[in-house]
Amino acid sequence: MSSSYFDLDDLPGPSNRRSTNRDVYVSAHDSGYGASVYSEVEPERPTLVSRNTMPLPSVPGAMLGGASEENTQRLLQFQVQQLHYNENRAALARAITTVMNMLKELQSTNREWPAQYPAFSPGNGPVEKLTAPTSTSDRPSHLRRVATDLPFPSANQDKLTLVSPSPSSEVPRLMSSQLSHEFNVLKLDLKLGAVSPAELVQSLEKSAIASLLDGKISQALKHLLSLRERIEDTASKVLVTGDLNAGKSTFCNALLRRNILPEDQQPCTNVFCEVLDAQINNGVEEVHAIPHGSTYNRQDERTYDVFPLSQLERLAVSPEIYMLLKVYIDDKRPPEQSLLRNGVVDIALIDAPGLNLDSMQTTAVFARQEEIDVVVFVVSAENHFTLSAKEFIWNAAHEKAFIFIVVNRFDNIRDKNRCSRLILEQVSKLSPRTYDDSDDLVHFVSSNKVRIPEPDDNDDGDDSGDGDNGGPSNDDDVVDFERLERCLRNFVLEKRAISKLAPAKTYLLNVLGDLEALSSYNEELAQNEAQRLKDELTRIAPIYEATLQNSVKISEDVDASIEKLVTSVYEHTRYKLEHVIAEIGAKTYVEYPGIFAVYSYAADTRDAMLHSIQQSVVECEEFARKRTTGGFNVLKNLGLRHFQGTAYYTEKIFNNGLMFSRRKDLLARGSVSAPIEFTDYIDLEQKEKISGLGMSMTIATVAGTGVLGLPSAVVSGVVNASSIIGLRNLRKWVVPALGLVLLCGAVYFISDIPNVVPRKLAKKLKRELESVDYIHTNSDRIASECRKVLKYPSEDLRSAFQQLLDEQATQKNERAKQMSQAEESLRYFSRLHKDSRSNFNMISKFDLEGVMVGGHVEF
Ligand SMILES: Nc1nc2c(ncn2[C@@H]2O[C@H](COP(=O)(O)OP(=O)(O)OP(=O)(O)O)[C@@H](O)[C@H]2O)c(=O)[nH]1
Repeated sequence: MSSSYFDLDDLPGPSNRRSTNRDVYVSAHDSGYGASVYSEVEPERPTLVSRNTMPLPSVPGAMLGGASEENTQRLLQFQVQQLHYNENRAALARAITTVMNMLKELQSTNREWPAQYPAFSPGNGPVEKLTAPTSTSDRPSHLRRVATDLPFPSANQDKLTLVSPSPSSEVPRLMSSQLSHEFNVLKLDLKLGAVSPAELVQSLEKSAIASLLDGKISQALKHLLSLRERIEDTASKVLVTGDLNAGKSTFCNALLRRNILPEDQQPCTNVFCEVLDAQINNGVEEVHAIPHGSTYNRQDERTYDVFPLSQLERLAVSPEIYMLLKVYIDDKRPPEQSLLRNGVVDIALIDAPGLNLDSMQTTAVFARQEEIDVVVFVVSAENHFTLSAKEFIWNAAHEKAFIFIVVNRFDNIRDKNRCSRLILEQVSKLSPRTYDDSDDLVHFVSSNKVRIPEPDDNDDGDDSGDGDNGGPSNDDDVVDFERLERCLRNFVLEKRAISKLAPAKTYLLNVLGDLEALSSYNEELAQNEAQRLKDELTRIAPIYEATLQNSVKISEDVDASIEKLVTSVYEHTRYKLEHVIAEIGAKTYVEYPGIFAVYSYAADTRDAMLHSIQQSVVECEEFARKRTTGGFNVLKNLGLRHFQGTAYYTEKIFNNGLMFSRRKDLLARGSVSAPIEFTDYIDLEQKEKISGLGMSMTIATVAGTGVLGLPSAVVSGVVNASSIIGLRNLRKWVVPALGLVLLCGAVYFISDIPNVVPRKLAKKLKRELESVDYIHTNSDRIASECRKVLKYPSEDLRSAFQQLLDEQATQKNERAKQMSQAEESLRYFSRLHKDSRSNFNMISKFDLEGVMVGGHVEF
């Protein structure tokens, strides 16, 4: 009988498919089990399977038996099943790609907008739907009133202004045990000593949660990738695992009907042994031992060490060197009996180390199950399920949905009914779906009762009779084991849809369920957050506008008020100086000390005049100082009123004594010196007046009235007499008269010095002061000093407003940015929610077992 075995290593593509029985199946399209048609022209494939074809094995001749009607019916049913399988497989592969894309998108979104976990409260389900995001936003800012009721022209008073951002409001992210049931794939496993996951999650930063989620997504992506590879791989991997000494190796040997795997090992088996059909290895029986860190490639002998089968016992207990043993055996039994050489698919039977051997290997078994299609869990009927067994089945059931359970060593149980009832009860809790199908999936057997023929035994395969492995077997033991074999064969080979595709479907549904839960929660969060930020922006925007207007108004008012104050100081100074300078010639400053101290009289008078002007300047400066102090205080109060207690404004102390401390007055600087000159003693204007009236009259008048003290009538009489007495007589009188006149004049000038000097000096000073524009220069100097001094508090105030405005603008912009992020996040999570729900519904409709009705599954 010729049978075609599918060799993955040698024949990777459909074109390399070997086909036997092709004469028989030439009319059938690629059904998967023998419809791999090698005709000259490749027949057109039906749309149903055209999208994704995979190499399919031939139908074994054994399955056909003869050309009877029964066999034809069976063949047809088989082909239909395979068509359906291919369709589901292709749809699942597409679904895996879609879900992977969804996860990748979530991963990148999660890095920008960290997704959040729902907050749960034990016993009540979700209690707090978050209304605010965590770290990206703040509570509504605290508002503070500021008043601007100044003596300055008032700005809008009582405007509201934002003062400072409040600390961010952390939203609880409690994840209780209930939540851990809600999430499957994306569940965050948090264990840290005695701290509960709930406490741990609550204490974690949002970014930490996001990075944990990121790790979970990466794991899920890796898992999906291996799932996709697995469903596209025609071979099936069967992992035989279970507790230490449960009889796994004995069970595998019983299945193989050969004592291949070392039993009853001391120390126990602790290297994975993968048993494969030797046909894959060119029919050679041997062990390929793969060292740690090596990637197995059968074609490349450098990736493994070759040993004869007899070395297996030694190798199986050498975990320090080898991580996996590939055991190729030549099962000569007919395909309908052989599990390895079944003619349908390549099977790898993996004997795993006992679960509770040590934690390292238990972890390795857990990890291995990702790439496994069927998990056969061997449990000792005497010990029932240990804790590690329960944990393993619990986890495996989540993904695989169905676990094939072998309750071994049943021969040692007296009360078999009670034992099976108790074990089934446990199964119902650990894997309800396995329990529902327990007739086919849970078997109570005694593996050591299966007769294993000796190598030279020409037994025809009849297993009945004494078990060579253990004690005497009875019919029941053999019947039970044969039934187990049929069910396992059926599960692995004919129900590949379940054994191979169901894990992918279950995992996809778990991922999509998690995505739906996560996205729906985050959608609501983003919705609330977007709304909250919108409300806050609506509240903040007018406050910012008001602050802006307020600050502009206050700034203008402050400037205007300062200018007003400066102008008033200028005018006051000008008025005072004009007045004092106008008056300087009008009063006596020093007593006239007499003709012999005439110079010092002039100098003292000048100094006194200058002093009086300077005194007036000092008074004006004092006035300006007072006004400036008042203005400073007003500005300071304005600052305190708006910004007391904030970082924007610091109260300053004004030392008004420093104003005008450096004498910048022109007089003080000696710019007006008014040196004493001879002419300061003579009033030339007075002399001109005398010349105008006639010298004689003047002399006479002066002499008579000013010097001699004679009445003017007497002087007139003398003049009249001169005209009567004639010129000759006059000559006799002239010289003495002139002398008298000169004498009188000298006396007059000398006696007028006390009057002339102040007058002349006053005039002179005025002229000098005028030439340097003394009044304006001084008024301007004093006023400018006021402006300069008031500039500091006004700048402080302006700067405080500017800082406030800047901060408000930053807050406003941040909120706007956060809002656009929240809206983007809302759009994303809404889409993710919708997609995960619709994909979930779509995938849950995949009927892996049933026969398709009305078309193909579309994804
Ligand atoms: N009575 C009885 N003994 C069995 C049965 N199956 C296995 N044994 C015995 O149980 C012991 C352990 O069997 P193994 O097959 O080595 O068990 P294992 O689970 O592979 O052990 P490790 O891989 O080392 O954990 C051996 O002495 C077997 O003979 C059974 O069905 N009935």
